[in-house]
Amino acid sequence: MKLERIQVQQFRNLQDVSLNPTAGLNVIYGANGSGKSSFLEAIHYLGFARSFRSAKHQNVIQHLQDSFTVFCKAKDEKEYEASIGYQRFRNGDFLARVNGEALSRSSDLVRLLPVQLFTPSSTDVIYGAPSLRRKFLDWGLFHVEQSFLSVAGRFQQVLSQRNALLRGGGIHSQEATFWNAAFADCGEHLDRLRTDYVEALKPNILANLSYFLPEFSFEISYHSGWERGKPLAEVLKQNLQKDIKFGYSSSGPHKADLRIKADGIIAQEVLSRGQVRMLMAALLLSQSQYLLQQKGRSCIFLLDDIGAELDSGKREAFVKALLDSSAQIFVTAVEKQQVAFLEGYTDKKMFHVEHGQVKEE
Ligand SMILES: Nc1ncnc2c1ncn2[C@@H]1O[C@H](COP(=O)(O)OP(=O)(O)OP(=O)(O)O)[C@@H](O)[C@H]1O
Repeated sequence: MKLERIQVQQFRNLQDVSLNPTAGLNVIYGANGSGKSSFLEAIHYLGFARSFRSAKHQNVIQHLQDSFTVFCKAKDEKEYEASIGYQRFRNGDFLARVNGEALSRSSDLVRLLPVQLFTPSSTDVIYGAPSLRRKFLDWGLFHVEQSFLSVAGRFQQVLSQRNALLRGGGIHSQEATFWNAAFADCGEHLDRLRTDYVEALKPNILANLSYFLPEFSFEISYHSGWERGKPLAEVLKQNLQKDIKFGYSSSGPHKADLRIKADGIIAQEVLSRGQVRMLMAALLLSQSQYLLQQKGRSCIFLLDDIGAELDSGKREAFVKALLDSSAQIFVTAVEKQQVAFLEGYTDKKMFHVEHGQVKEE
């Protein structure tokens, strides 16, 4: 999908902004506090139905207003056109429309626009808890594997039920048999989807890493969240008393992790901060390439503060690789000089942001 028109209203300091981006590279530049990140955040709402900076929707609604609206016209690779509108109200309600038709679930909106985000805090995926790496994988799976949403949703339900029973003072043996079987069934299914996805993604990740960080040799492995090689049903049975004691399910795909080693050592322990950023860039790029290979769909990339911790050679390598993967890019910079490395690109538009107003140059 490529955005051909974007309109943002009453979103942080953006009162009413409209622009027609190019299908390639869009540079949004302006002083601190002018509204650059807010503009990316508005696009992020179309791809995730939430902000990347605030857990509360109310915080992004312009002061004294009751709602914000983000609207776009987008066209996909098969020339399918979509007018997508998203409005969020202070009381928590939302309205999402595609070509005039109301959507009841945010996931229907999210499926339409594969948006990826790269900011200085993207490296949390590497430094942070396994749940962030699972989220990273699940984003890609959601977009390439139709069944993922229902399998993951079912697993989440069964996990909550089983945990509630464990917390409630134990499970009777009949209940345990029932919930262990349900848990093992959808847990193994989710695990298969993730394992296959990582295997399929690996060649892209390793190729991107050998381009971005040729000085290291990387290994990628997916850990299922329970003892390798054992059926999940057996592990659940074996751990039941422990699970009852602690009141939660200690094994399963909710404990899975993606591990990355550089020269045989856990990556975050050996790479510099800039190198970790490039590792993250390689991971995101790989998902973009894989989506294009599998579904013929291109991503929209939001690059907020690309300059942080990356030298110009690395920044250029990343942007070039993204454009090669047919991504539409929105990159922010405080000053034009920060994106001087993009001078040679022809399919490019520059937008200047000042006090919440955006003007094309
Ligand atoms: N709900 C809101 N209503 C109105 N203005 C807001 C709201 N929330 C934040 N702002 C203001 O919006 C402005 C734009 O912030 P934004 O983070 O987009 O700036 P930026 O151009 O990305 O800055 P920087 O270069 O410092 O990262 C800020 O001045 C901020 O105080």
